[in-house]
Amino acid sequence: MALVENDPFENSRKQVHDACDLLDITDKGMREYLVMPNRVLRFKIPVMMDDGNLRIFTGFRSQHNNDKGPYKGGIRYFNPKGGVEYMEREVMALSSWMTWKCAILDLPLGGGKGAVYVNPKEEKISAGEKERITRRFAYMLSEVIGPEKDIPAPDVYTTGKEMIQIMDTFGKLNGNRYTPGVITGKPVPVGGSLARNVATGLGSAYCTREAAKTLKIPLKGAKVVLQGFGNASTYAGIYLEKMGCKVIGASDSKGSVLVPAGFKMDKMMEHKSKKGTVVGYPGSKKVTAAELLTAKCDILVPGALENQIDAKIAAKLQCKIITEAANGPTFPEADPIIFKKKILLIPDILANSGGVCISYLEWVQNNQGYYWSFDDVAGKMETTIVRGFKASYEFAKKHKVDMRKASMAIAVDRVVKAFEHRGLWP
Ligand SMILES: NC(=O)c1ccc[n+]([C@@H]2O[C@H](COP(=O)([O-])OP(=O)(O)OC[C@H]3O[C@@H](n4cnc5c(N)ncnc54)[C@H](O)[C@@H]3O)[C@@H](O)[C@H]2O)c1
Repeated sequence: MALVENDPFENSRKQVHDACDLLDITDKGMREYLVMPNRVLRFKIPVMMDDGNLRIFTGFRSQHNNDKGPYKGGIRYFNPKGGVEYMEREVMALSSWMTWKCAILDLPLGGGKGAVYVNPKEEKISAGEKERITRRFAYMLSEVIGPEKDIPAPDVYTTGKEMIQIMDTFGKLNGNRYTPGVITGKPVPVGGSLARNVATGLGSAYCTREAAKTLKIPLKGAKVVLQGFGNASTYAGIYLEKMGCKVIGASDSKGSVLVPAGFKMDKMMEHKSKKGTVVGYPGSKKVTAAELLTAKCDILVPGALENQIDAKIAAKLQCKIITEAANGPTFPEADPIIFKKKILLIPDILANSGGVCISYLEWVQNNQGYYWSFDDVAGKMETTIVRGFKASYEFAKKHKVDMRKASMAIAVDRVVKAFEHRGLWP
């Protein structure tokens, strides 16, 4: 019986087993080794609130695997519907996905994820309270994180501000040292990397370009539909537009629109910043989320939320490429339908890996104390992500599987090889 309803960790377990099936890994112990996190920390975070009352928050850090290098993964402040127990399983699953995301790019990093069970937006947590939560969280983690151990990053409702507070707390607890390599996603003036803000969307655009090349779809005039209009989806749209594509659809939490003649990204961004939504854009037609996803286009970029493309929607899809800029936008039951329709789906662990790739490059710059230009960083990310795409595409062709299974299999294989080289000790 699952420990929580819709247990996300069970999904990650299944994906690892599917990859092991493809790789002929039959050893039960090895499978369990790959599934389970190395350790999951759950701890209390006592915080003095502004009203003078002491409040106890719950914090987590799951360190999934470090065979290829230090754990890497974000910290979110959130309150998933399933409660604290669900959050523990979610953090475990997310840490596992980070292991595979780093491995498909062959980064010298493993997977981790952290969280505090709190919704700072809904609960109107003040800036001072948020800082006290963050610094206490960093204190609780101070012995298990570090530039060579575990390198956190921002995630839902955490920003560069919290990253600096964690860096500062960690440094002061460790002999008052400047330790920018303990965390990524920092603001540029304090050790952050150029191109980090555009990284995820830019990486999605590079993957899409490679997919179009293999399918011989010219990017000039190729029609793009974006689900979402936030960081990942907007930059995917901006860079695809630069590559010659025409964006014809977008959405946000207030609704979805199609503009058959296409629109310029800067004009839509201007509209959204004035009106607070993409809805109402001149010449656009308001449609449902399902209509947006199933609109006739060449490239669909689900870049907002998880669990968007179910079997019903998959059956009606009219695109040629799906670039999963969001994490987990496709239900498992939709995958075989999409594969059968010969739509090339670039899975999330590859399509949105630009973010972790530039986080890796930020850490490299911090460790060497020398900083690269925007073009240097973007160029290194392009090389890395294109190599990941090609490896995954070739594996998929050779084994006649979809790219999700292919990417997972390559990633799992790389971690197994690292484990075998290092051996088991003690
Ligand atoms: N930003 C990154 O570096 C990064 C990296 C890897 C993965 N991702 C993934 O990309 C996805 C989006 O993240 P982001 O950073 O762009 O977030 P964001 O908050 O910047 O944007 C999210 C967008 O989704 C829209 N949205 C919310 N509810 C919606 C709904 N019901 N229908 C349509 N749109 C809706 C919001 O209006 C917003 O435009 C997430 O799955 C995230 O995990 C982001």
